[in-house]
This record gives sequence, C-alpha cells and structure tokens, in this order.
Amino acid sequence: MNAPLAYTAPGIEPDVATERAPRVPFPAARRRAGGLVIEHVSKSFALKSGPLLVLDDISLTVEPGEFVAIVGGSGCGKSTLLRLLAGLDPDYQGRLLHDGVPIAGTGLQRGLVFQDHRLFPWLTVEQNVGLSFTNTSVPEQERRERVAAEIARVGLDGFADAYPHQLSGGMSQRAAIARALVGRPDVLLLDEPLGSLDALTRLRLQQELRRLWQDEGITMLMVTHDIDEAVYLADRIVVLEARPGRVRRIQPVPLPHPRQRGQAGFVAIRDGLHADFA
Ligand SMILES: Nc1ncnc2c1ncn2[C@@H]1O[C@H](COP(=O)(O)OP(=O)(O)OP(=O)(O)O)[C@@H](O)[C@H]1O
Repeated sequence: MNAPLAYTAPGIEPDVATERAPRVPFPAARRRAGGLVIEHVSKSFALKSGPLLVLDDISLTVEPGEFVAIVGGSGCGKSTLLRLLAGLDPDYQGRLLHDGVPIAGTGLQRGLVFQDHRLFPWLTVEQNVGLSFTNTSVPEQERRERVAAEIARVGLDGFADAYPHQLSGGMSQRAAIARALVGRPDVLLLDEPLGSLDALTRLRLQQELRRLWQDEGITMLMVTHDIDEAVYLADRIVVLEARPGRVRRIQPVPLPHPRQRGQAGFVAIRDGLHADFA
C-alpha cells in the first residue's frame, strides 16, 4: 500500500506503529479537491507608528493534491499568509479561494497544524482530537470512529486516554496532526509543524507527512525554515522575501519520491535555495 521508505540518516528506524496502522482512506471525491488561489493578496497591520505592510501583492495557485513549501526569512509574513488561508483573519486585500469559493472563516476542510501542538492539557488525546467536531452535526458514533481511526493513522494507538504531558514532542505533534485530519480536510496548512522537534523525530515525521500526502492526496501548504525539509517534501518551493513579504521566486522540485538527500538533483536544488539566503 505504501511506497517503501527511504531512511536517509543512520539511526532512523522504520516507524512500526504507523506502518501497521490501518489506513482509512478519505472519500475519493476529496482527492480532486483542495485547490487554492491566492490572488493579489496584501496585508497590513496597524501599528502605533502607522501601517506595517507585511504581505505585498502575493499571487499563487496551488493545485489540488500539490505539496507546496513556503520558505523565507524571519518576519517575511509566512505565518500571516497561512492564517489568512485558514480563515482566521478576514482583514486583507485581494482574493483567497478554496476550490473556487472565497475563504470566509475557518472550516474542517482546511486543517491547521502549528509549530507548538496547542493541545489542551486537561483533555486526553481522544478528547483533543475530537474537538474538531465542536459545532458540527457529525453523529456521536461517527465521531468516535473517526477519532479512533486518525489516532491510529498517526501511530498513537494505545495513547487515546493519555494527557499531553504524558506524550513526547513528536507524539504531541502527531496528535495535533490527527486533530487536523479528523475533519477529512482537503487542504493541510502546516506552520513549521516539525520545528520544535529533535532532528531524528523530525526526519521520521517528514517521512510520515510524505506518506500521508501520497496516500490521501491532501493538498499541503507548509511553512518551514528548513530548506532540506522543503526539498524533501515539496513539489514547489515558494521563496518569500521580507519587508514587505513578496514572492521572490518559485523553485520546482521535479524529483521522484522517496527523495534521497545525497542525490545530485536534491543537492543542486538545496544549494540553489541556500544561495537565496546567503
Ligand atoms: N497581530 C499582529 N500585529 C502586528 N504585527 C504583526 C502581527 N502578526 C504579525 N505581525 C508582524 O508581521 C510580520 C510578519 O510576521 P509573521 O509571523 O507572518 O512572519 P513569519 O515569516 O512567519 O516569521 P517567522 O519565520 O519568524 O515565524 C512581522 O513583522 C510581525 O511582527
């Protein structure tokens, strides 16, 4: 079912838990959904000293099922752009469309994962994941089944009743990913989701994100500071420049998966991107 994994660093073991996890594919119709259009989007914040232009005329089309990474220096507006796409901030100029429909507010069809897991400490993994159903009409029985399936998908079987303080950093991020997946999104918006993890956990979760993307065809839009991670995962890498945030260039990554970090094509793209920030 899954493509064989490439373990690109010594010491990385196959993730047995997720390898064995039952796959509950999302409905096939979802696989043709998840297109995003960012059209001439600008965003300013009102500061005491005057307006701060953070995003300046950003345009980008993300195809359904595409994996796009966004890289750029600190403060160039990466998180701001993701918040707009999530529907968390309606105050911007331009147009944002999800499958042709203007984005207005948050919704289960766009899952959001942050750098910090943002799990509620007083709720179990199961309860945290189930929170996505708040204010929805999904029946109780279906909620329970979908929560259990997503917990299994991210390899947290046996931890449904655990509290966040009983989880490692990587496990907490898996729970956060399960919470985003339980709504069966066609787009995942990932804001540095692996940024707080140790290097080995990070490599493993990169593999799992790739597998999730390949299995489910979810559109992925991921902000990352890690150029290596962007080249490992993305179809295209959007390089933003700062003050104000603008698209400097878009780097395609036409390499087959699973990608080998030592491969000449990989190294050439990575080095080219590093030069952008030299
Ligand atoms: N709510 C806000 N009010 C005022 N300014 C803000 C607000 N949110 C973000 N900013 C400013 O907008 C700019 C872009 O912030 P943003 O968090 O989007 O950048 P980023 O590229 O994600 O940065 P980093 O890589 O450091 O996380 C920064 O100058 C920040 O100070």
